[in-house]
Amino acid sequence: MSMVEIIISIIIVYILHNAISKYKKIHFNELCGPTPIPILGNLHQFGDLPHRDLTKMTKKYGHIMRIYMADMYTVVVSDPLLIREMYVDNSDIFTDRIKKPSVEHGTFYHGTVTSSGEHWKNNREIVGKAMRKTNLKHIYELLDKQVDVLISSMKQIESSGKTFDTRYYITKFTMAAMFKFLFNHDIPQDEDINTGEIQRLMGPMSEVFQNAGRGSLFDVINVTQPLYLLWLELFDKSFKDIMKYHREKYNEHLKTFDPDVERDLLDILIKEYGTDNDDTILTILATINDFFLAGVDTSSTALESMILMLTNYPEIQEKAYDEIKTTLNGRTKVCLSDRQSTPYLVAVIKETLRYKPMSPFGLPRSSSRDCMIGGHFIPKNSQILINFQALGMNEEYYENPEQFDPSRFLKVESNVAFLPFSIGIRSCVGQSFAQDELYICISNILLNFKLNSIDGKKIDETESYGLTLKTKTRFNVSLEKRNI
Ligand code: HEM
Repeated sequence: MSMVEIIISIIIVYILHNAISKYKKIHFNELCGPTPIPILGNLHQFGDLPHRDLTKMTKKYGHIMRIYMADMYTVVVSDPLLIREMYVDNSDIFTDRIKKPSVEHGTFYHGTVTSSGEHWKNNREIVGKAMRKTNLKHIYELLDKQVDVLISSMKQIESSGKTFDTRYYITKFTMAAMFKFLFNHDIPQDEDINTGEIQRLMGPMSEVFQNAGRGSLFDVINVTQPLYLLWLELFDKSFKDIMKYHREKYNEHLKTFDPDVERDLLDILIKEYGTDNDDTILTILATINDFFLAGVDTSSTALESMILMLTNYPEIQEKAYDEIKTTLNGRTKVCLSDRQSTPYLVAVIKETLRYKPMSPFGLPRSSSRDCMIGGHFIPKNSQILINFQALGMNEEYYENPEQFDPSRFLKVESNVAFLPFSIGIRSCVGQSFAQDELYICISNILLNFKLNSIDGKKIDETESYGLTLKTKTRFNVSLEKRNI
């Protein structure tokens, strides 16, 4: 046999083996899903907006289905009771993260977001405690200050007759809040986020986000995974730049570290983990990185979507404004304690999170052993994705889900399908930070300005696919000063 024949034979055997692994019946009650092809699995069936394609597929396969992302057996779920059954009732099986090169790369499963097992449990206890400890006063004060900076910039924009570049200023707001929370670092109001301190981190972070959002076929084909990891480790400069940045901050903190004074999350992590070996230092740096990756783009996407929806639905905006104005009764700033008196605004925030989910699939989990969920067999090492789009559009739980209608959240005490922060012991650790951030920011914007589209037309709501779902085109809005 010639070399060429040997190679062709190996390829044929590989393709056949790959096809058999996908077509063979794995269980009597296995999940239904679209027919896969060898190597690609179902990837060829998805267009630019895979979360929407999967939402359409629920009509055929239901709210729990199976797809193959190349070789990765993936369970896509959008039924809240099944999500609860997995993440709450069977949390011992569904708490770990998936293992693949793009997740391993850079931090080697250290920190909060990508870790599993004991490492995660220990880390989550530390960051959970830190969030609770700092939550009450510290977080509120830092958000309050950042809102002042944002509103002051908006006033300057309004009086100069310019329009408000939503993405620029909202990103600056959420980034500055995170810089303060993690590093006790104040970002000056006049800092240009395209050139200053924020850009040093945001530049490489955007690249990491873009690459992760696009995904790579090599990440989900079993035989290419080791090489892909090697490639990422050797050639991905962005992640190295991010970690270098965090390392600088860590070194600066060490010089002035006082265990009795907790200035920020980095201080708390240094105190809890110590500094004795490279592994703990990597855990600290990875945790800081996770908070930037999980806590900035999510909140800024949510705020951008709120500005978008309030501009496109002026009657909803007016109703929310009237409620704030009446509640404040002459005061000139909304505080977190006003939240209970502004149920309509809270409903607007919830409806935006339902109607325009921040992230298509949240953060993937994996199953640590074979199990049955809702009568369906789920094999060990499956990737688990919540399809937030399909969850928010699930007609069993939301009447007329295609309508943007905040009042739906006033009619019922709570809706079991409203899970933007996920559920169970591994749900979003920054949930109350995020809820405070969204409320305090959007309420004060509404109090100060009427938001109008710049040409009188509705702003295009189409999203582009990525780790978060921002609008395809950036948009500016025109600001009309309110009398307060
Ligand atoms: C609108 C804003 C936000 C949304 C919708 C959101 C949503 C989520 C979701 C769905 C998860 C995955 C949970 C799971 O695996 O089931 C998550 C995890 C996480 N979020 Fe958030 N998040 C937001 C803001 C934030 C903020 C502001 C922070 C930090 C202050 C944060 C920090 C984290 C971290 C560290 C994790 C990983 C938790 C773990 O693996 O244990 N998030 N978030």
